[in-house]
Amino acid sequence: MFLHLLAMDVDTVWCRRGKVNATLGNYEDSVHDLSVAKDMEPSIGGKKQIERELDMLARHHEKKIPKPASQKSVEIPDVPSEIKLQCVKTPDKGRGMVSQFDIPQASLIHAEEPYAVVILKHCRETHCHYCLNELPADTIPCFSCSLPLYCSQHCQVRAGGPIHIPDTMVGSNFKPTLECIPEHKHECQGVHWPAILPSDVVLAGRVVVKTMEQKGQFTDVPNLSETLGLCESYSKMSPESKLELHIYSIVLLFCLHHSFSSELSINGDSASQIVILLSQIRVNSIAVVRMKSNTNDSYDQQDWFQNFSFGEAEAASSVEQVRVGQALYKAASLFNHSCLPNIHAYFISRTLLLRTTEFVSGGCPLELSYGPPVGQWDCKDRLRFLEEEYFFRCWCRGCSEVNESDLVISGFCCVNPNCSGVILDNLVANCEKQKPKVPETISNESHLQVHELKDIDIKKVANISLDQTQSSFHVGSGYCLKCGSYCNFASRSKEVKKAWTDFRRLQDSIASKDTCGTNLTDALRSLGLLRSILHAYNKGIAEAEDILAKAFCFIGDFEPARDHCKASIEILEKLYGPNHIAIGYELAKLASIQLALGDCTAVYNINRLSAMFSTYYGPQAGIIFPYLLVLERERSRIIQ
Ligand SMILES: C[S@@+](CC[C@H](N)C(=O)[O-])C[C@H]1O[C@@H](n2cnc3c(N)ncnc32)[C@H](O)[C@@H]1O
Repeated sequence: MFLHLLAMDVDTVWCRRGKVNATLGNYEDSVHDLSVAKDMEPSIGGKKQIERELDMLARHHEKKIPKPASQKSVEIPDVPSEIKLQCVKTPDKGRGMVSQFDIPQASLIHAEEPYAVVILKHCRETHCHYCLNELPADTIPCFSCSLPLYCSQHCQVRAGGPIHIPDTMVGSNFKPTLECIPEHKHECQGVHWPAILPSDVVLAGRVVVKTMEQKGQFTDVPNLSETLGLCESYSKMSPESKLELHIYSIVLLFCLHHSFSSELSINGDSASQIVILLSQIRVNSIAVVRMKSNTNDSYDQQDWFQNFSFGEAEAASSVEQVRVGQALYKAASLFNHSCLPNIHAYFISRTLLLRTTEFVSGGCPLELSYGPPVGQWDCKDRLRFLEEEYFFRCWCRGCSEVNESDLVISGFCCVNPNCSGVILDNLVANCEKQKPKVPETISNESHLQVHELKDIDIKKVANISLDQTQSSFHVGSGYCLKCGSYCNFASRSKEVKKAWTDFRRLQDSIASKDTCGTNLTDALRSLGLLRSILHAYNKGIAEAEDILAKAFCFIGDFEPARDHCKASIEILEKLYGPNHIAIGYELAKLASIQLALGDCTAVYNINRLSAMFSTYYGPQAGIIFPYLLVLERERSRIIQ
């Protein structure tokens, strides 16, 4: 694992043995084997790579990398007392949260424990069913049903309650202090339905039981709308979705009756309370996420941290968020969505934290993103996602005002080589035309003619051309928004599709660790084709550049890897904005490649990404993204 990225042509028997010894922690044997491999390696490039690996091995051995604190041991910070939030009524989004006063960027504005949480199915064997952190080797099962697994007695008791403490522990030093209602206790007497039912139904069961326990009422499901005050979406659901909710509400009622309280009556009132609750969970619950690295199949951050070498430069780029749980946070469910959010949500164990990502003036809405933001997807895809997942038409700024990112993210370039305009497909053009707000500064210029628009920025041109009173423009498939030139959209789309088959092939060969030169040559040729057809800021080009960067990393050719990585970031900065956390992850990758090359400009990029991570994650950045600590340590080494 440690020396995973050595070029294939230096992958001799000695090299392989060196890798195995490095993985096993046999430092001296590993150095010996790699030194022999270096002597036997005929190419200068290959020798240099082995030298780099030897150097890294030496540094790794000399200076054991400090492990980041685990999420469990982190104290949750308090929200500063000067932060005062208010729930207000908004014209188009129902209730929403605002701040009474100005809030600086990177301020913690909210921290909340969940009302109820449930682990997702695919994490049942790998994560603690209470705190959702990764399980250690010695897990503790539920003492009663033995199905859920916990990372500690603390979590076991909090989930199962003192009733589950075995006799052997009575009289020992172990003193559970329960501040909450054990959330798994009601599930473990009989058939283990939580492992079978969908997560949101199990979550609903936990909400119902907690509310009943709090009210001391066990015969009927209480009025949950009054208790929780959540908005619902039942009326907006399709008949099929409604039917599904009705069926699950009855199933859940029977399960609760069977394993929790036989007093609980199975009647229409209780079933309809659960139907409403399930519809509320659809729009108010939040996915609890953890960072995952694709360097290996597990996402144990500490292993990742320990095993990472700069030779594995693509690792940082492969970081993605993985859902581990689903939770309901009562107060946080009052924050509305924006595709251009000004707050960011993250988790320490099961605690939700919200932090501002920009300066927010007093009275301004505080909004987070429920799904892919501007820069990740175009407007039509975002709108469809929010309709399908959350049943609402988004009225955020990103979806109601023209923005440059949405215009170019999937656009084609103009056929006129002197024009920087963009050509949209029909679906995107129609979506953009439906954005109701055209900023005033733009409307004032709507008398301008095509030739006068030549040097005006694309956003302004787009606004004018999307203004339906302007008949001189053809906004639709195949016409340039800037100069009006026509191109055959269908045939160009076909060429793009064909070019992508080369990138898919290259990706497959990286995945199967078998990058042959022909695949790389074909992909490089196709990149040229994509650049001649797609708009310079089309996200497809950024993805293609990223795949090439990965492929070059894989074969140990870091210079072209760095160039392709930079080219990808340049586009992403246009789409997301330069300070978005998505750029931070890309910079982590670029800095890794630069470090592998001994390029000191890595320092500049590490400074930039450190600032971004501390804006988005505050002092917890190193716990959420341990690789940041590795990069910061390397930065100090270079600066010294
Ligand atoms: C989690 S709740 C947020 C609080 C909610 N506004 C309330 O009154 O309780 C999500 C619901 O708020 C509304 N909402 C949130 N963001 C919105 C947006 N950008 N555009 C339109 N409606 C939005 C939708 O009705 C959505 O189903």
